[in-house]
Amino acid sequence: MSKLAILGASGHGKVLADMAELVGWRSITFFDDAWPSLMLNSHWPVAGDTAALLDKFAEFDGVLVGIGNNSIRLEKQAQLAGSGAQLITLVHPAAVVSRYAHIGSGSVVMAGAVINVDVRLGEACIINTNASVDHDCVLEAGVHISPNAALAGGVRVGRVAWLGVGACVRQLMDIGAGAVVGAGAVVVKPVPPAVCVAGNPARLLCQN
Ligand SMILES: CC(=O)SCCNC(=O)CCNC(=O)[C@H](O)C(C)(C)COP(=O)(O)OP(=O)(O)OC[C@H]1O[C@@H](n2cnc3c(N)ncnc32)[C@H](O)[C@@H]1OP(=O)(O)O
Repeated sequence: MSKLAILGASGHGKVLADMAELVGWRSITFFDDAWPSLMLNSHWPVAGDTAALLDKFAEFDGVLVGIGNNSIRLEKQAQLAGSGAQLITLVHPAAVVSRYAHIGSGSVVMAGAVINVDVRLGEACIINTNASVDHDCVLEAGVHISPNAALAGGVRVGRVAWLGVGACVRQLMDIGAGAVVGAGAVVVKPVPPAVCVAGNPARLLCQN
């Protein structure tokens, strides 16, 4: 593990850079479409935009997309993977991940998160700080589980769905593709695709 490139010089991106150093990556370089106005992300340099990374990914030992927006992250990851970039996964040393869990390429698991036995994470997922994903959950590509959110066993989460900070989900629920579950929501019924729900119990807030 030597040189890592991260696309997306955001707050999320710098959390990934910090984690990457902890697990042994020696050099971190950001790429972001705000370059050249943006030349630095906290402690790490920004060296170019998406086009520059597509040109230079072979100079890196690994590539990760550090963009919080689920659809954009997935789209950028597909573009990089399609060009042959080496997408990695990143797991914080203080996360607990079952040896029987599957973590898709480009997915990241932050400090304090727990991924239990027989969980399947698709590609480009974010399991954020202290989130827990219990046994047999299946998360499709581009899902974000925000800090302190909790999924009970056997929950299925559709592509690019977003669960807000502190949300919790009863066992065996389905969360539809593109759905948003608001901060602190308590999900006790299935959530259809492309809606936003919030509250305890979670109710429809808006249609995306
Ligand atoms: C490391 C990180 O930072 S990871 C990022 C973590 N971030 C999050 O978890 C944020 C999750 N986002 C939310 O919870 C948002 O509030 C959303 C997506 C549910 C709704 O956002 P918006 O569509 O912008 O809604 P908006 O803020 O305009 O609120 C609309 C109404 O819903 C209510 N509402 C908004 N969010 C919630 C919520 N989580 N629970 C209950 N009610 C809510 C508001 O009070 C408001 O009610 P009012 O019309 O009676 O005043």
